[in-house]
Amino acid sequence: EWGYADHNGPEKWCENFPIANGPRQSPIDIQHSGASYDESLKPLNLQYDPSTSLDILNNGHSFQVTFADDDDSSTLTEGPISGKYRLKQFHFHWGASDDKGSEHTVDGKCYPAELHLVHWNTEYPSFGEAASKPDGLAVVGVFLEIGEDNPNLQKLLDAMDAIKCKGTQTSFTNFDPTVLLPESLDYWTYLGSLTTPPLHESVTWIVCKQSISISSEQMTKFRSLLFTAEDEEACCMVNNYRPPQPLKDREVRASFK
Ligand SMILES: Nc1nnc(SCC(=O)Nc2ccc(S(N)(=O)=O)cc2)s1
Ligand SMILES: [Zn+2]
Repeated sequence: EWGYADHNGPEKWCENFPIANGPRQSPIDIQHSGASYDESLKPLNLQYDPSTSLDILNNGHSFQVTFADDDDSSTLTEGPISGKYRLKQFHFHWGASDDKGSEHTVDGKCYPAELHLVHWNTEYPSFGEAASKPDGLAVVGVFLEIGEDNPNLQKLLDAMDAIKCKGTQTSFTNFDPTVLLPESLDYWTYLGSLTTPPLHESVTWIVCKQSISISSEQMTKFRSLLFTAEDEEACCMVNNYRPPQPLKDREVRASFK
């Protein structure tokens, strides 16, 4: 089973998922100078209904909060996309220390963590159907930077004791992911992929320029989660990030000057 260790990590994924070396893989290094301002890009329109949050789960790769997606209660519209995309889940990637952990980098700079809000195109009947289509998914990425304690993360942190091991989950209701967004929704956008297997090239990436804060103590709580199940030798859930992939024949557009 794929993971982030030497024997099953990002350098090995191409053995079972040859698309790993495809033309539109993610993440990438976003170079300020390489991005072109596109005045036709609209502001992001994120409308989330907290009553759609269902539970929080340790899936052995990250922890994720899953949302009810059987109606248009929590959606992403506008921005670089056409049509309407429904929020399915959000999750994070982070490092073993504060000097790494994000998947996207900006002019080579790594952040200690990165939030991904995963949405699927309602043109398709389900997430599973959309996940393999070139315009099937839209993921909003938000960088986390070490700073003040972020009170908006506290509900997530308090739930972590209940999802320490792979395969554990607990109810997580009435959570509004809007509180995790930065004040400015300026963004970069490019066509890419899932950053974990199956690495489908189905993602319109929308990466926010502005980060949100997390304290070192709060980061330590993320690092207390385990990749492993209760009956396995404990392995801390850290460094669950894929490094930047070749840009190849792609452009990165900026919604801001
Ligand atoms: N038919 C299918 N159902 N589910 C899948 S893959 C499940 C899934 O949500 N994968 C996923 C992997 C990576 C990302 S990420 N890190 O946001 O690019 C988001 C989502 S394919
Ligand atoms: Zn992710």
